[in-house]
Amino acid sequence: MTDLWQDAMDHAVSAARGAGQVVREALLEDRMVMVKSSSVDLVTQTDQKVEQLIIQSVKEKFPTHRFIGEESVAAGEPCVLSDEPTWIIDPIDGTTNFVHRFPFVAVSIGFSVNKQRAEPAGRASGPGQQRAGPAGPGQQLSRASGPSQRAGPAAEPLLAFLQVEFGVVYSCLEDKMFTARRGRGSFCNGDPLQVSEQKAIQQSIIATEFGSDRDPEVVDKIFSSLRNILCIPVHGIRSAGTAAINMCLVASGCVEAYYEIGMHVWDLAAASLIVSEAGGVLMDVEGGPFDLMSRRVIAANNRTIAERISGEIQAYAPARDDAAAPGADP
Ligand SMILES: O=P([O-])([O-])O[C@@H]1[C@@H](O)[C@H](O)[C@@H](O)[C@H](O)[C@@H]1O
Ligand SMILES: [Mg+2]
Ligand SMILES: [Mg+2]
Repeated sequence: MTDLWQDAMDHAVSAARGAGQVVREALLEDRMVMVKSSSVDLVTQTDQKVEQLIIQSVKEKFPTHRFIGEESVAAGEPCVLSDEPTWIIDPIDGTTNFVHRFPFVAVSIGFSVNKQRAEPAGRASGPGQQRAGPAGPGQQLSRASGPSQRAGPAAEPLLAFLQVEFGVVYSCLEDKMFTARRGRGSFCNGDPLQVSEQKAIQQSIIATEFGSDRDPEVVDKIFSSLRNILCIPVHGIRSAGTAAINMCLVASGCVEAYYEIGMHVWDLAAASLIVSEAGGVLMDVEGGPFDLMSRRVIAANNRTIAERISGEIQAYAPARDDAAAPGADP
């Protein structure tokens, strides 16, 4: 079968690498910091420049494709997923880190197409397949098909209808290129990724973020969730300062789960596929199906851990990313 989107994915990898170089160079210079929704929601000229560089390079090669870019949306562009090929871009995930030179910063590029025809993620394409690589014997994976020989006969379905065809997250200061193609596995610098096999949350590390909402009621809920999870007890809590890198840590098996309320589709799109293709699960914070536009996520190594976390979270619902879009999904 013709591989329609490999060209686009190759372009995304090369655009992310180029963007990472711009980010690294910018770290050596003074950074002028501006604010968006609040005094702790930061943006720099580098965020804007990098997003434009990526969008321009894609437009030259794929003139009909659409975009959801963090800084374009901030400037008033719509945030809509449709059947059309759509590039979902976070030019700098971890802008606060970038501003402070805290050394975790990522460029995130997801690519969505055929929204209406998206299959339930987790559907196994054939019986009896086992993934080669770091997964141990009997490790059940969420998707099957493609050269990576994924998933067993009883592959656990993901709690999501993923709409992402490929995802690229470039952790620019670590020089780690995380990639995933739908149905074909996840990789870091070409090596296959596999989520942790840990089943006990008491022996897990959980990643989360504090976001940029400083409403005391929201902060109370964040701390209440954190307290509940810490007191399970878990081995530890971590924050990389970027949603995309937190999720790549789940995909890499370094942390068992990541949860957050308040991030956006551009933080999640690419990394959600990287997690699911590494055998992980995605879930809404209240245990329902993951929704890219809902600004809520649990990304975990397995459903048991995801469900346990969802039971401890004090949930709330920020305005959806597609709330303002005419004809947006309810
Ligand atoms: O603004 P930005 O640096 O691209 O992205 C940020 C994240 O990755 C951060 O981890 C999260 O807590 C924030 O909600 C925000 O979305
Ligand atoms: Mg971001
Ligand atoms: Mg950003």
